[in-house]
Amino acid sequence: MKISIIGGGSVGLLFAYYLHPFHEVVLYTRTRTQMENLQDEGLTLKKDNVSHRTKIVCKHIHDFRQNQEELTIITVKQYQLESLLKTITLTETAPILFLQNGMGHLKWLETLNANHIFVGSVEHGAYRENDVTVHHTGEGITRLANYKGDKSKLIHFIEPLGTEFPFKLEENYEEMLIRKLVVNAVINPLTAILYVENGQLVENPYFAHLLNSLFKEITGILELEAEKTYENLIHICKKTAHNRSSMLKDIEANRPTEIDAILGYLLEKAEHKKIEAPLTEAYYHCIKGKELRREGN
Ligand SMILES: NC(=O)C1=CN([C@@H]2O[C@H](COP(=O)(O)OP(=O)(O)OC[C@H]3O[C@@H](n4cnc5c(N)ncnc54)[C@H](OP(=O)(O)O)[C@@H]3O)[C@@H](O)[C@H]2O)C=CC1
Ligand SMILES: CC(C)(CO)C(=O)C(=O)O
Repeated sequence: MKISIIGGGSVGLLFAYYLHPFHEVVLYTRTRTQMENLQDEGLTLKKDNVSHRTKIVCKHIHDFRQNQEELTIITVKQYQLESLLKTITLTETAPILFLQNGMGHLKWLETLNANHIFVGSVEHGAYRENDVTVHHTGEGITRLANYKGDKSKLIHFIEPLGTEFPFKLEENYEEMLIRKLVVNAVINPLTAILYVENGQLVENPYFAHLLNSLFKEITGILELEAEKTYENLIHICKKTAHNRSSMLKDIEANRPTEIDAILGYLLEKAEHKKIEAPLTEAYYHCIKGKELRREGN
């Protein structure tokens, strides 16, 4: 299949590396410098202290045309979607897959003039060292689900892939995104405020107390069955024990975070349902305050 990947960040580079042996992949970058560096030096993936280098096809985002693409994968951050969607022209019939964390992007999907829209939940850990190097820090799975349109396009995408970089089709996109939302809503803000790795949220009894109380409030807002959701949260904390969450990394690197798509989304839900959410509100403001400090205010 002809696949476009938009965004040469951690997830974009990771997906370009693993998909290009099986599909005709073109990676679209925001800057011409990154495009030229990738064209000159190739793409390096680092995993378990071993480096693997490969050649990939790379273009600048201004040259993006969706006419012939059989799948366009969007890997920009949630808060970068609005400006991206204003600058590119989408073709009504061309399928498009969104891989953002949180659920804030769903409001953009509703406005798109596209017949086939898919969403994904990435359970890998990845971080970009520089323009041409990505670290695969946590092996996981990518779950995909149909938001609207013809699901067979997703099946054709997955079919030729090997087992090294697994995908799973899920029936219900909302359930899939909510499961990941709960994980990100608890782990990301707490680790970013406390400056700890994910595992500390279960290993340190005081931090575990914060995890439990925030989890309880969030499952109340989302009206979820707590037991299974809790098991999944604890499992991910333990499995990614030595990860620094993406929100912690964003705060450390003075970048904006995806707090609006995560706790911001939950606050809107709580307000709509007239549910009190004091912890969600407090942690939301802690992160917004840290973001403001980044801007030098
Ligand atoms: N990293 C991870 O381990 C995981 C990430 N995710 C989710 O995946 C999404 C992407 O995350 P991640 O890859 O880490 O983020 P990054 O910030 O590393 O990557 C985003 C990329 O999008 C590029 N970009 C932004 N705007 C445009 C544009 N208009 N045109 C082309 N490219 C553009 C950025 O370019 P530039 O660098 O030039 O600014 C950057 O390379 C997020 O929603 C995140 O929550 C989910 C699970 C795990
Ligand atoms: C699963 C988790 C919490 C791993 O760190 C993640 O998705 C993130 O950091 O955004």
